[in-house]
Amino acid sequence: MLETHDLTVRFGGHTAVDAVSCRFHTGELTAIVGPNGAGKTTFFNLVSGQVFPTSGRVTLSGADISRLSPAARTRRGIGRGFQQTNLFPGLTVTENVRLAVQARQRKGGRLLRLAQSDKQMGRETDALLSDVRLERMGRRLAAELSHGEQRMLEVALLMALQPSVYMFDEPTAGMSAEEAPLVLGLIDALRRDASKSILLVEHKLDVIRSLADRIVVLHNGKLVAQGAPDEVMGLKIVQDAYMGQDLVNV
Ligand SMILES: Nc1ncnc2c1ncn2[C@@H]1O[C@H](COP(=O)(O)OP(=O)(O)OP(=O)(O)O)[C@@H](O)[C@H]1O
Repeated sequence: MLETHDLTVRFGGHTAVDAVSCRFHTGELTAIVGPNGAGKTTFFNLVSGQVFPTSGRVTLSGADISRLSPAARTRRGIGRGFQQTNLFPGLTVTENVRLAVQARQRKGGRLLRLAQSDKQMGRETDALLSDVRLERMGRRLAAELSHGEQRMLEVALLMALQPSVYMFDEPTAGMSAEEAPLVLGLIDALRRDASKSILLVEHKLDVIRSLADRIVVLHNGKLVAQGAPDEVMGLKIVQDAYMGQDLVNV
């Protein structure tokens, strides 16, 4: 289980995340919501290691990971999606996925050649490509894919690492109307895996409503509410934050 304990970070005089204590259980998708500037991205950065806390802790299965690098946290099972820097644009789609499969297996060394020689790795790569509907794009360079296809490839790379915690930051941003349901379907499938915990930062209410088992509300860096979607959606602070979106009837 992932937990934060009084997690706090200050930038100069500004407290971006303020004493947030929260548990993220396996088998649950938790949506982190709040108005612009509430601290959602900073909270994600604290969990995945891009930012270190001023005080407080992040623990995974009881172990303090607050001072580990992002790479070390990835090895422990924290998988954060949608950082396009994860892609190798000059390699093919298949090569990208194979490298991720291999990275998990930590064989090291001449990664690509080893990966290509391994039938089992090939099968796993094919399965992942099929999961993200890129099976016909395997020979294309990652750089040649559309924005939405690149994001699907990033999901495949993330899945290849088999994290215990998946973190998605606005996963459908910039996707076409045809592409968005694909990535949401994938997240929904991951959500059904009882051994995984999923954290989702999302502004779109329809996405939150269709995927979230639990909602955590941040406001001015503080955790101001948490609970089941039906309870939390009715709170005034959430109504105010999402003014203009149809909260009552969703
Ligand atoms: N590196 C930084 N240095 C200084 N201030 C920062 C830094 N990172 C974030 N902040 C500030 O912390 C606050 C929280 O920002 P954050 O991006 O986490 O909010 P958010 O909820 O993700 O907002 P949005 O929904 O607009 O993405 C903001 O006031 C922001 O300006």
